[in-house]
Amino acid sequence: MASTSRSYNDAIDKLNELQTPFAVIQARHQAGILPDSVLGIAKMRAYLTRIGYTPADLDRLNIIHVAGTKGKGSTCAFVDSIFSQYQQRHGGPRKTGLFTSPHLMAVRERIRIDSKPISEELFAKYFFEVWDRLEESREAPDPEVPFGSKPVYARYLTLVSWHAFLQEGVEAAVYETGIGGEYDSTNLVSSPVASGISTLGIDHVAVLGDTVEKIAWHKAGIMKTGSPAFTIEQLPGAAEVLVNRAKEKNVDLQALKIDRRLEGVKIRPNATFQKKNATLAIALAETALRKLGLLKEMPESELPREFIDGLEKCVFRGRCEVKEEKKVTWHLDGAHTADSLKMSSKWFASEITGRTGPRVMIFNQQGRVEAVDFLQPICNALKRSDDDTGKPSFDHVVFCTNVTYAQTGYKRDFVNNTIDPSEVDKLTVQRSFAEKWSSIDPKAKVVVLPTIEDALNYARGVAEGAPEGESVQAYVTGSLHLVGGALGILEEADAL
Ligand SMILES: Nc1ncnc2c1ncn2[C@@H]1O[C@H](COP(=O)(O)OP(=O)(O)OP(=O)(O)O)[C@@H](O)[C@H]1O
Ligand SMILES: [Mg+2]
Ligand SMILES: [Mg+2]
Repeated sequence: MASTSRSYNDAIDKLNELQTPFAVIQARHQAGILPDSVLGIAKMRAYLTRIGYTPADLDRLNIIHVAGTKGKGSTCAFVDSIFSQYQQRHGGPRKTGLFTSPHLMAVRERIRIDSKPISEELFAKYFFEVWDRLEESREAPDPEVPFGSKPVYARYLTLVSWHAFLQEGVEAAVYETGIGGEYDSTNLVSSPVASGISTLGIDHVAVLGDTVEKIAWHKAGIMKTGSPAFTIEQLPGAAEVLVNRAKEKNVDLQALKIDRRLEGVKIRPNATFQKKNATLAIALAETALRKLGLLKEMPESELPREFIDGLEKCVFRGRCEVKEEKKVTWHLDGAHTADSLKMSSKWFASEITGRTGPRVMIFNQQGRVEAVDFLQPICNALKRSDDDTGKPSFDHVVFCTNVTYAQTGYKRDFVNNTIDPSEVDKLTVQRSFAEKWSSIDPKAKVVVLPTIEDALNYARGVAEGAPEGESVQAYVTGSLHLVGGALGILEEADAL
């Protein structure tokens, strides 16, 4: 039955119903059932047919496809920003699309047109058009995909993005994979303009495997015969898998060293990992712009002005972001894997060198018990220098949930049915983080609070008590949902 009320909020409510509930995930896990793999791609193809497109239609979008454990979103944002410079100066690409995940404040941030989140109105329109087509279509009969059925959350959004971009006449689109590559919902694209594989590491082990080699196999699945592929320096085991899979597919894979032309280009943060992301983005953007006839010569000695401005002006919210408030300097970074948290905490440590105010960390990582092991490296990165020995790494450490507001709970765009609600209520994971922190940094004041809003208020409270002229150095990390919620509250924004 077609639904009647069709606002943006209605779309988000419907979308949230497409999340796999925690109880189902748990039952599957206990039965040893792995998430959709090959079958998942076949199902996506059926859904694509039912919404009225063939994989060949996707080629009209001139897709740059990016996989990787870390740096996917940043790489995609750089490419998009370079495109935007060409668009402003040369009128092309005519329209650009950017599909990323997860979102910070609003689901619609995942689908950007000309770098801006798609409007609520357009999101709702395309969301429900996809919905109706899936309800009504009798194409692509498949016993695994009953007529009228819908794919899960991230897969559904992929369909909405394709529909939106094709309807809006997007000429160049950048796609970030959700999980993995080979079986990711975005992997229906058969002739990308280029594929890019960013830094590989360990994450999503339940789906992708527990070694970097197994993970590399999945990510390499986005390389396509006939399309060039690029990667950056990787761990040897991962690099080998990429090279072998490229050979199998007869793909020209280039492993890029950090681009020397980046010297003097002010990318943020000025860190090796970000230079790798930028290097990858340069190669991907170059390939696309050449294909579109917008770039003829690419000097070897320096980057074109458009590339430099694109890289320097790129804004990727919630990653290594600093916000000054009267008595609090907020450092927000959505890192949420072991490796990226190491990078992130070093970044925070370097940002606050020489600053004296109280240090406050606000951390969460919902539903991942293994995250307790991420805490020690953060604590190490913030160890005091010799003159300050005896002081804790952080004066205050707050563990909170990802629930946005103290009074009204989750913002609709953050409702998460895939985690155990009772764990959130009981603050189970936060309590175990707190216990761990107290053992590794015994002088820190450790607190557990129920919402993001409470955590921010706590840091502001510490600032109130700080001596004249000192401001709190606050570090918000561990989860992009936490960082997004925090930014939304700090800016009273609805989308970023
Ligand atoms: N190349 C990299 N290597 C290691 N860490 C990185 C790299 N790029 C970014 N990071 C860290 O990871 C965080 C997330 O970056 P980004 O959003 O680009 O990654 P992603 O691959 O899109 O991650 P997600 O799994 O959340 O979609 C950044 O804030 C930064 O701390
Ligand atoms: Mg990820
Ligand atoms: Mg991402």
